[in-house]
Amino acid sequence: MSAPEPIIEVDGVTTVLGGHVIHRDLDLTVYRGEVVALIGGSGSGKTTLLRLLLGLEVPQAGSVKIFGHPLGRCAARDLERVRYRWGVLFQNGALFSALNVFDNIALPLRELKSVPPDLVKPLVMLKLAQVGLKPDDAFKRPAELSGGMVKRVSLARALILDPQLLFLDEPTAGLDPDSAKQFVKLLRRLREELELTVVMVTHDVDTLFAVVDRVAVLADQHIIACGPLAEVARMPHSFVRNFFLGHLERCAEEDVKRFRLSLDDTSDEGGVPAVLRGEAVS
Ligand SMILES: Nc1ncnc2c1ncn2[C@@H]1O[C@H](COP(=O)(O)OP(=O)(O)OP(=O)(O)O)[C@@H](O)[C@H]1O
Repeated sequence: MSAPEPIIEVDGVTTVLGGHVIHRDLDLTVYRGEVVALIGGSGSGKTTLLRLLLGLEVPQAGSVKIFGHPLGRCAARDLERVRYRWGVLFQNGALFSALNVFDNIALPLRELKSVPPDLVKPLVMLKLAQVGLKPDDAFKRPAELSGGMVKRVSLARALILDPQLLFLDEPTAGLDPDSAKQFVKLLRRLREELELTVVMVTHDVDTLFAVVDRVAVLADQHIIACGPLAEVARMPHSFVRNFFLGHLERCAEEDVKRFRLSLDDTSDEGGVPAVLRGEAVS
């Protein structure tokens, strides 16, 4: 078997914001095809780490490489090219309220001018179906959408350029439990179909159980552990103990597998229309 390919390599990073050290000597590697969750207490520096991975912050020391390109040290054109290989789902969706769903999803395509104008419509409608929305939803404004629909539209926009890497900031925050469950099931399916590598910040234990391969714990200014749920959940660190309080029995590998199977057994994501399968994508 060939060695796993690193997609994200964070090496010895120190980040200082407003005179405060947020990260010190932080390392993290994410391999192709993995779903890695970043957990940590409030103010531990998760969002800042996400911003480093997106090239929106520059570390004071250390390096961040995505797809082998060192952010901050590659030419602007190279950085642009790397950026189009990832998609981002922001916590609040970050949809433009003046644009309808169609135009929100089409925005990256139109900005990049990477496809002929007559292909924009079929591609947008394909992504809309992929995230379980109906064709009619394309003409709604963000204000007319439920929280779950906003997440789906934002996900469609994040996927419109067919990225290999997806960043999710609190993907289920603000959703009711049922919508959160349906959204996580959608992520599970898309991750398989599109062979995505995913990094997500989450506080939601059920999301970890449903979809995550490894959990990275950010505490004391660095990643104190990154491993399978069953392993990380048993760490003696106070943040980890509190995070998994009441959930520890569910963390055994067999129980996680059973939980995932039970999700697969239930109907598709909230009765949404059948979606186009992987072979129609790309
Ligand atoms: N631009 C900035 N200037 C100064 N300090 C900042 C800046 N951005 C964030 N911080 C500080 O950095 C620390 C980490 O913030 P960050 O938002 O990354 O934490 P977080 O783990 O995402 O927190 P939460 O879970 O509450 O969203 C906090 O103490 C915050 O106040």
